[in-house]
Amino acid sequence: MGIVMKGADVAAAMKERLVKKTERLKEQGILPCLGIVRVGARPDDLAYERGARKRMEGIGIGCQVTELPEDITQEEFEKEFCRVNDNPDIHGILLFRPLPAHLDEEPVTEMIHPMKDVDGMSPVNIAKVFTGDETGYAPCTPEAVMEMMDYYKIDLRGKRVTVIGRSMVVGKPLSMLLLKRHATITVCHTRTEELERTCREAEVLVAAAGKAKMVSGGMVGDGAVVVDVGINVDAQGSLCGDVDYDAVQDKASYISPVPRGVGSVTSSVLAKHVVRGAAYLSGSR
Ligand SMILES: Nc1nc(=O)c2c([nH]1)NC[C@@H]1CN(c3ccc(C(=O)N[C@@H](CCC(=O)O)C(=O)O)cc3)C=[N+]21
Repeated sequence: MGIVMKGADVAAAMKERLVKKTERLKEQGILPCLGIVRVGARPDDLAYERGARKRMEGIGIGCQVTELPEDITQEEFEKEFCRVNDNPDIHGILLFRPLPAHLDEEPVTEMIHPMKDVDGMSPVNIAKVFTGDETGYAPCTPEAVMEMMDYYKIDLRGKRVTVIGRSMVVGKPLSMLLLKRHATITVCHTRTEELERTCREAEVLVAAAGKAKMVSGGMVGDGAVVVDVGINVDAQGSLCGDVDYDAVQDKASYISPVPRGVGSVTSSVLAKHVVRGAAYLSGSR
């Protein structure tokens, strides 16, 4: 049976450093603060919000939620967003996505202050991820995968790593972060032929497809490291990943569960970014 990669252990290791940094900022009169902007009340937004609030509180970071009605107009939404963006007491902004279909996120991704863009949605930060410039912010979830790999000392250099999923929130940026570590990346998606074989040949397999339990035992090679980024709700209404955990756990050398895996590290990365934003914006790096 594979070693279980526990999100809580990774988060605990990150917390120590973050608490110290936050204390140092407070001594200088700076209270790091996250601003969450939520339109409507989607269950996965609320799950993340709950986790994020708890994480910030545990570290000593402030958290302000701006809740906007589901049917808000584009104009009102942009106005509210600007208010948060211009608030000097807020050092990082998390806008839950996707937005309701009638809203366009593009204008706000253009106007968000790049140093407040702690989930890496602005073109500036996306470009930095793709060029390997670490002065920006990567989206929190792909960086959480990297934190997980580092904590468990997974060697990526020269390894065959397969990523299932090519989204702008996980698959694509994660591929760039892995490439920076000298992994050999294969990105699979809905049009991929021979998906099963490609996945089975991977030494490290990352599932970010958003399809419940799609990674079967036959898709995992013996001794592979399996990281599950999926957050799905199964027929019984409980949280499940993209990996069929029971079918895969005997083959994997390391495996991350859902819940209590990558998802619980995501909010720690968010906290890390807010602390960095606070230090930068207050000029006390
Ligand atoms: N701009 C943006 N970035 C996101 O990263 C983003 C988003 N929008 N919209 C919503 C989804 C969803 N999401 C979750 C992250 C962590 C947990 C999480 O902490 N899960 C815990 C369980 C939490 C609970 O159920 O209370 C776990 O996996 O153990 C959940 C959901 C990030 N998302």
